[in-house]
This record gives sequence, C-alpha cells and structure tokens, in this order.
Amino acid sequence: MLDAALADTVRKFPVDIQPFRDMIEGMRTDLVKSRYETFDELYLYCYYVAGTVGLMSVPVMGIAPQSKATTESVYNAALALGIANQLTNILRDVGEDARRGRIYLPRDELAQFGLCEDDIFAGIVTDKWRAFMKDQIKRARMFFDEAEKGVVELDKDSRWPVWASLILYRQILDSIEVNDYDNFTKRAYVGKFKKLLSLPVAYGRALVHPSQTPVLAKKAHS
Ligand SMILES: CC(C)=CCC/C(C)=C/CC/C(C)=C/CC/C(C)=C/COP(=O)(O)OP(=O)(O)O
Repeated sequence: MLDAALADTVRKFPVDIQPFRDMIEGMRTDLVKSRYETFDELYLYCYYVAGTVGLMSVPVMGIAPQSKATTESVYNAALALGIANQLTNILRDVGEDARRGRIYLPRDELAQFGLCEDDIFAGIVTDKWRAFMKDQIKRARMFFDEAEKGVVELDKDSRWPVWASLILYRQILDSIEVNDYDNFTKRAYVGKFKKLLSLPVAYGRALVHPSQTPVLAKKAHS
C-alpha cells in the first residue's frame, strides 16, 4: 500500500532518489549508534532522518511560479525545516531517549557546560543543564528562522500547512522553557488551544506570496 502511494508520487513528481537512500542509511546508522561526539555528527543524523524529508517534499509541494528565489535556496530552507524539527524532537525527548540508553546530544557541547552522560541518565535539572538547553534551543530556533525564508516561495496551496507545522513545532521549544528545561520527566507539548490559534496565524502568513517579499536569492541566469 505504502509502495503504491510512493510509486504514484514518484510517477507524478520529479523526486530525486538520493534523499530516500540517505534516509535508509540514517535508519541503519541509528540501529548501531547511540552517542554523538559533535554537532556535525548529530547534524548528519538529523539530515538523514528528517532533512531528507524536507528535500523530498519540495518537488511535491512545488515552488510558486512567481518565485524569484533560486531552487537551491528553497531546498536549503526545506532542509533547514527538517533539521529544526528533528532537533526539536531530540530536545523534547531527552528523558525518553535516555531511558532507552540513547543520547542524541553532542558530547563535546555537554562537556563545555560541565555535563557528561551520567548527568543525562541521572535526569536532574541543574543550572548547568538549563544553560546547556538554552544554547541548544537557540540553535534549533536558528534553523526554524532559516526555514521561514523558504516557506513563502512555495506554491500557494502548500504554504498554509507548512507554516502551520513550522509554527506548531517551534512552540514545542517554548514549552520546554515553560517546563523550566525539565525534559527528563516532562513531555513538552503544545496545548489544543494554542494549536487551534496557530491555524489562522499560519493562514495569514500563507497569504503572503513570493513577489511581495524580498528576493531570497537572485536566480543565477537573471
Ligand atoms: C520550508 C520549505 C521550503 C519546505 C517545507 C519542507 C518540509 C515539509 C519540511 C519538513 C520535513 C519533516 C516533516 C521532517 C520530519 C522531522 C521529524 C520531526 C521527524 C521525526 O519524526 P518521528 O521519528 O516520527 O518522531 P518521533 O521520534 O516522535 O517518533
């Protein structure tokens, strides 16, 4: 059934095979790897399992005909949204992942804040942990900011759902802050009311089309 849907999509849209290969590679890696030394390593994992989804989505969602942005810049934004979502997921699930013996956080950055993997398994919110989390949240927000630049360039019908998902997912980061960075025992989530409120906000943003915004990046040939 899933294969039929995928085959149909591939027939209708010019999707590249590479992100699919990369995603499988990421899943394979995840079976054997449960620690990350640096952010570069973690970024690669995020690319494999989520950035790839962003890249796969662009040909299906379509770029607005009036967009003057380069194709590359739109793909970069889509990649950034995948990374932002996955980083958010990781920050939300620190406790849950630790209970499965996994730490999706850069070991060198933990060390910079005087933390090690035992602190993750102990799961106690300290000032060191808060400072570390503030830094991680700041970086995840930067990826959301990067992604925002591309949403406006998408086809009219795709903008609303993408804005909605971006706004909703980014609010999970706010919720981690509201929980005073306790992502060991509390699951950060966005309440029903906030979710509903995000829809008209997203709709409003989706009305803005490419020609109304500064050009993301000039086309090489224009
Ligand atoms: C911004 C532009 C130009 C286009 C949009 C491109 C898109 C749709 C990007 C989003 C890509 C996306 C939805 C990535 C998935 C990220 C994610 C949170 C994956 C994790 O999912 P699960 O693994 O099911 O979550 P759990 O770990 O909670 O089970």
